[in-house]
Amino acid sequence: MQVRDCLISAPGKAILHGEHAVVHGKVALAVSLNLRTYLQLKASSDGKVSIKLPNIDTFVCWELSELKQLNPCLSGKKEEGQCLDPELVKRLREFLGVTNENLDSSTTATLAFLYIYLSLFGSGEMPSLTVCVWSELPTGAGLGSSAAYSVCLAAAVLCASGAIPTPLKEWEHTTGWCQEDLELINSWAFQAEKIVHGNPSGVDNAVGTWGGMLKFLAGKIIPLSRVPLLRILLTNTKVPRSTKVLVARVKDKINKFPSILIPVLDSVDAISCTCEKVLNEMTREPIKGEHYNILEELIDINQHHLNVMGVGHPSLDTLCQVTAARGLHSKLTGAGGGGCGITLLRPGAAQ
Ligand SMILES: Nc1ncnc2c1ncn2[C@@H]1O[C@H](COP(=O)(O)OP(=O)(O)OP(=O)(O)O)[C@@H](O)[C@H]1O
Ligand SMILES: C[C@@](O)(CCO)CC(=O)[O-]
Ligand SMILES: [Mg+2]
Repeated sequence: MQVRDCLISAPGKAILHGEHAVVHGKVALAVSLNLRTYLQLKASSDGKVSIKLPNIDTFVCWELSELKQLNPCLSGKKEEGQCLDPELVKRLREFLGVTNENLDSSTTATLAFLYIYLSLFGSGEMPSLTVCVWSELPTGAGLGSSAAYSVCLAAAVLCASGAIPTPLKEWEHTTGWCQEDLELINSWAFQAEKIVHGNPSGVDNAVGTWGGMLKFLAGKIIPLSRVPLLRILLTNTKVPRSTKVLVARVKDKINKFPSILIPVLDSVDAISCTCEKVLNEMTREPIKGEHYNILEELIDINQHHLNVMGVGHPSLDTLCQVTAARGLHSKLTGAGGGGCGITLLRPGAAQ
């Protein structure tokens, strides 16, 4: 079987407010970044499936005959992509020789690829192909690298299998998949995110699929088209962390102290809603210092809440202190525990 070649890209994201709380059904506000992940899929005729992931030093190649033995025997599943198939995950973990829960970057990315490849091709003829993924995003730093990877994988494999059309014809300058195709991409990207994160909310893959700024609430994606221009400084602490581990840590804390942590999540929800209201006002009336005062206070309160949830880090405390000494306000973005922080810059802030 010969598949169609394609080149796909998806953006990373920054979360303004609502990380972690969003996993527990609260509101999050997130925006796409002009840092992207790229995937090139090429048909091959060597009877092999290869993945090249240079950002994480992963280069793997399998014989099609090996992969055929893992065939999930699914039929017509391309429309779904909502729940992980536990049997397939189990078979893949055995195939890759995985014994523990917290996998390294390379095994995680490989497992996500094989899951999508086998789910979408496993019921029919399996094609020989090479997939190469590279990114402008730092891996595992809170900017949605796993979601951008997942969106690229889902879009490329759906496209190669013919489930959605090729995104760009040579004579077209701009393109767009229809809403139905984007929803299909998003649902399969969500599956791949489940392999990486364990229990993702879906906000990161939604931003990776649709781009722009959005409000996310219990799986509902609400695009925010009227938002003011905000300048945000991104700082990478370069402290490595895993979203899966941090999400599990917050869940344990909620289970241990529900009456203490649930009000914190409710407060984060109120922060996201207040922030959205202020951003909306900023598009309808002249922007005032008071708008920025509120946005800054919301950032400070949320950063304290994230520390209470146990996802802070001394490097992030340093970021907050260093920027506070210059009158600026910062919080972590994404899963925390290191990774990146955001700092709000007022218009005219000195270079
Ligand atoms: N360019 C890439 N190539 C291959 N795998 C990648 C790439 N980027 C991310 N990944 C996979 O995603 C994992 C990192 O995901 P993780 O969710 O922990 O961090 P993140 O998505 O960058 O941060 P956050 O979820 O807080 O936004 C890596 O360990 C790897 O398995
Ligand atoms: C920590 C988290 O809320 C955001 C990670 O970018 C996890 C998720 O929403 O899936
Ligand atoms: Mg992630």
